[in-house]
Amino acid sequence: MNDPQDTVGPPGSRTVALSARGLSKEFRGFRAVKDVDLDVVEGEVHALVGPNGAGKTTLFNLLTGYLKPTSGTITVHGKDITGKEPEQIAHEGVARSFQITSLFDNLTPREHLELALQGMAGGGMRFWRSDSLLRRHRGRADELLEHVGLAGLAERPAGELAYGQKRALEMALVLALDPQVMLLDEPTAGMGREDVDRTIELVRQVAAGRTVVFVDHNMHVVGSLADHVTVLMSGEVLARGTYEQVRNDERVVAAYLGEDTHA
Ligand SMILES: Nc1ncnc2c1ncn2[C@@H]1O[C@H](COP(=O)(O)OP(=O)(O)OP(=O)(O)O)[C@@H](O)[C@H]1O
Repeated sequence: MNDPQDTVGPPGSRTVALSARGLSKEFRGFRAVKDVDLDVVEGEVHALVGPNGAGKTTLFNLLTGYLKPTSGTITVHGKDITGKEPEQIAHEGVARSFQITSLFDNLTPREHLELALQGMAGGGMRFWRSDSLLRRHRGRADELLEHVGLAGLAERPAGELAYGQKRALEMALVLALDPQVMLLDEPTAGMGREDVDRTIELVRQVAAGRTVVFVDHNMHVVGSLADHVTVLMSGEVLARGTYEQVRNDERVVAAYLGEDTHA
């Protein structure tokens, strides 16, 4: 948990949790991310938005070590993490949501969490299961399931969960890492309105005492959650500010013309 004394600081000051300077990524000569500067303030919810192909996923992968930048630097609480592996970045307190594709259909939500918690406790993820080792984590696993609304489905194979429930399990798996900075990749993608609203509420809850960065195409979600928004276009920062500021920015409106933003 963040100490409010640390996060607030003197009036006017801002503690930056995650920062990028001059960040670029080239794929065989094509610059998907171009000279991006980004400051995510400790304790805030920060949205990365932009039309299809704007570079959001690439930036997300750079920030979490899944891609190495062509140039530029990334810091976490002032510490340079440029070029580090995802596990090392997670060790610095930055973790991203897993994709549904990383869930095991035949394992239950509780087993997923027990394995993740066991991995955190040391020894890494194991491919064999020691029931006694895993049972040590049952209490915390069940708390996390309760937190994301899956308590009643703890023993159901993940393959039988509905889409929104799988996304909730992803969220619980990131929470298991107890990151200071949590990156969520399109947390409401593909959801109906009811699941979207439930997810907004869940992100609000998990954001208490943490810094959250998320990518989402749904402007209702962005407007409901984000303290600050960075708009990307063709790999560059087009605009930044509060949701109200960027949604009224002419360049942003022009960039989104013709896009379905589910507003
Ligand atoms: N591995 C890769 N090799 C070559 N080009 C890539 C690679 N990954 C992404 N790109 C290109 O980089 C650009 C940015 O892609 P990226 O997926 O980061 O955009 P995005 O904003 O996340 O888009 P979307 O909203 O559609 O997910 C696109 O033109 C894409 O085709």
